[in-house]
Amino acid sequence: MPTPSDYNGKVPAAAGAARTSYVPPHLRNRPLSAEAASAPVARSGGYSAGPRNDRIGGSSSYIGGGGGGWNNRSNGWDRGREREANPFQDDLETEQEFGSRDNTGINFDAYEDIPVETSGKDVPSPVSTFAEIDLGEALNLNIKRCKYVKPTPVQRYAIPISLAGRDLMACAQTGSGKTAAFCFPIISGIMKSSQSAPSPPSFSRMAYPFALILSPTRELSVQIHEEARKFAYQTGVRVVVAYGVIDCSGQLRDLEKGVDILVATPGRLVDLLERARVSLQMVKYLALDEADRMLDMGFEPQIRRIVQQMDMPPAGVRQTMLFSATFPKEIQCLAADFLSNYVFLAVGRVGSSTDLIVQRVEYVLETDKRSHLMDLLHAQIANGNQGKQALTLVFVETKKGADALEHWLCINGFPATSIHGDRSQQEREYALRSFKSGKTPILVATDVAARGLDIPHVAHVVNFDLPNDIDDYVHRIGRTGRAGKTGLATAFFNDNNSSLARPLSDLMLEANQEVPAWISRFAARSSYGKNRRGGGGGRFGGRDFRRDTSYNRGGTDYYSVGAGHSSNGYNASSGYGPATVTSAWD
Ligand SMILES: Nc1ncnc2c1ncn2[C@@H]1O[C@H](COP(=O)(O)OP(=O)(O)OP(=O)(O)O)[C@@H](O)[C@H]1O
Repeated sequence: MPTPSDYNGKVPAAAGAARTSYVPPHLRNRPLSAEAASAPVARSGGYSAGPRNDRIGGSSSYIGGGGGGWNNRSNGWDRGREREANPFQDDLETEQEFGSRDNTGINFDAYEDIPVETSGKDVPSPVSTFAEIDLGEALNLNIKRCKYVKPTPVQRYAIPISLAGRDLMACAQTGSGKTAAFCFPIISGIMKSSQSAPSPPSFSRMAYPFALILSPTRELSVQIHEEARKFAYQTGVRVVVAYGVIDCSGQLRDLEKGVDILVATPGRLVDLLERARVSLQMVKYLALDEADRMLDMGFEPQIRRIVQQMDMPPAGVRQTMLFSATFPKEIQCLAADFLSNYVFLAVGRVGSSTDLIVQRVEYVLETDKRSHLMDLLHAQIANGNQGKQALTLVFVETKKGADALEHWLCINGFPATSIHGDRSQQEREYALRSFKSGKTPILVATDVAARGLDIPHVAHVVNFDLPNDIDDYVHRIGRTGRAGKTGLATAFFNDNNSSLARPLSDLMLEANQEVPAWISRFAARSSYGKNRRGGGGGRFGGRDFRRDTSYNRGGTDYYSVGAGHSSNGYNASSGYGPATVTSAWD
């Protein structure tokens, strides 16, 4: 097995030969007969001479690239082999179900005055429009097809930083467009560099992705894959997903056809690496979505295995991007192992919720929860919010609890389905489809659905059982109030949740929510320091942990706050306890 040092500065020996089933992106617009004749030649500098260095300063000087550095890719990857399906088709169907999903009407002005902080050395400047960024014609066309008119704040900052080749740790609120923020630079980078990129060995059935995007759940990987396919449509960049256990042979066949961007869950990827079906030696871009979750106790060993113990180029050679809405200090500290000279970006306060979500907390005894939920659902119907146009997501603590509540709702006349780790892959996919389409407008879920899922028309999130960790609460309620739209989140609180009282009331105050007096009394009573944000007073910490004076690596100046960006609202972080592991996570 090749090691990163084998790879560094050198491409695989068989780089000159094209595989029978794999067509590298730079050859995909050429007639088939020309492909064999113009098989790629290894770059002298290996990956270190790739898009990362070439792009610094925003210039378009790409090795092997003529003119503005762009390959003229007017088509997708379907030359004579497999037709590239139109990934926008599903959107049309959803629009028919629910009416328009027009992103142009999105109230992104709601994000405009949000404080942004960057730290790190020589942070590239943000942009205001997509036109200011040299993403390439094909990608720009897809941005238009997605109806994205202007970049969201996290995109305004993160895209230029990533295009400049810098590693990035980015924290931005739920529903604020982080997926595109890491997908655009990856797709653009692959498009630009691929004219001179090596092709994988011809004799191998192994896949050699240029980019790896890891996420914690199957559903999120599927969603990122769907989004990335839209952004990459007809760019010549091929996106493949690997997750779960379902249809393993189908996924293997997809991999064998060639992959530029591999979206995967960690467990599935480890399996593919062990079976020698995937090699990471050509990975130039590594993105971890929900990065704090990926690096907490549950996933960290698998991530270390993938990133540090296989054949992936090391930090500094590859480009690494970490994204989440929450980034506890101890996880930031851990994440620094995977990064090199990185920029820290915080859009809004780290771990804060958006004030587009109206948050309500109600005191409800365990025994009263079901009838209380029923009251809420009846009220929604009375207010005309139920039905196809308004979906309700109900979070519970356990898989058994999810099954029981789903059953109870159904027998009481509320069309509900459920998603949790004990359901089969098919059942999970079916439940999600049924919920998204409005067929069953109530979804009962464990934390498996807490992060990342972008389901339009979720109007109400109910925390039937509150989580133990405030960060999980932030992600859960973030399933509504996305992309500038408003949403409602209701939490059932009782004495069992007293340790959450303080961080919850702090979070609600941060988001300009009305905090009931009784929860403030709970907060005053509960002991400090129990939760990540439990200690240190009213405003919980949230910023680049390198700015903490206790962090010292030989006196290096690791940060400087980005000039011209607001730095208000950040205080010294303190009081983070150990990360808690959520139950029922798959
Ligand atoms: N520039 C844009 N203009 C309009 N809509 C956008 C833009 N960027 C993203 N969106 C839309 O915003 C929604 C939320 O984006 P996304 O799922 O990437 O959010 P996120 O920040 O990753 O959320 P989470 O933290 O929950 O994972 C998506 O429906 C996406 O299509």
